[in-house]
Amino acid sequence: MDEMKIAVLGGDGVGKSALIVRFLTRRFIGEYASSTECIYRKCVSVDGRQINLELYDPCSQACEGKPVLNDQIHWADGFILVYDITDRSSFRTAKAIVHQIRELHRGSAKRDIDLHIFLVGNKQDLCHMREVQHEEGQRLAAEFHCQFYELSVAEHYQEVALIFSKMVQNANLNSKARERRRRPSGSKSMAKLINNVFGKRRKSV
Ligand SMILES: Nc1nc2c(ncn2[C@@H]2O[C@H](COP(=O)(O)OP(=O)(O)OP(=O)(O)O)[C@@H](O)[C@H]2O)c(=O)[nH]1
Repeated sequence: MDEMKIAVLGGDGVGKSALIVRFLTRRFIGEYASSTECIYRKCVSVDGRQINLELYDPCSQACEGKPVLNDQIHWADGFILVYDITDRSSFRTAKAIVHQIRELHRGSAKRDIDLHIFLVGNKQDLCHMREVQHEEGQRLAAEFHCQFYELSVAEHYQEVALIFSKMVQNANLNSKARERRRRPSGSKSMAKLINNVFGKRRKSV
């Protein structure tokens, strides 16, 4: 795998842009323009392999040519679904999106193992205003077979970086496993070849 496309999705104002910008620049910037959608690119090295990441940050405001969620879902190899722990409606939105992702991928070429979905509860620094309990996030993630993280993009750079590197690592491991499944090992294919040649010859003698 040389490239991976990650869509960062979720309700309005949950911190999608903040998460991406934090990962790319290590900085937390208070306000972000949300009237345009963006694809950011970054090259990362994972287990000695160079991977081109494309990170999709949707525009939440009504903007011209705004792609529908289905298009975003088909485009991406991995999803980071963000909700705001101080906003229950954003949790419901995340749940609806993860449900839609699973539905759209049911029976599609991308099998479950190839689908990477991380659920992220953001704004942990505002836990005095918490509306969504940590356990609720865990339960939702378990229900939809996602990985779960709760963090504050504002305060936790390391956790933000970990999320992206985990996702790329998982994808890398899966693609290696797929390659192994596709390509039989050298000794097996050699044995098959010898068997074909000598086995047939023995029969004809
Ligand atoms: N306290 C706190 N505020 C945060 C955190 N992350 C983001 N924010 C704030 O939440 C607001 C929305 O952040 P954005 O990154 O624009 O969120 P978004 O999901 O991209 O927003 P839209 O594109 O408008 O849907 C901004 O005021 C951010 O400063 C966090 O971890 N803690």
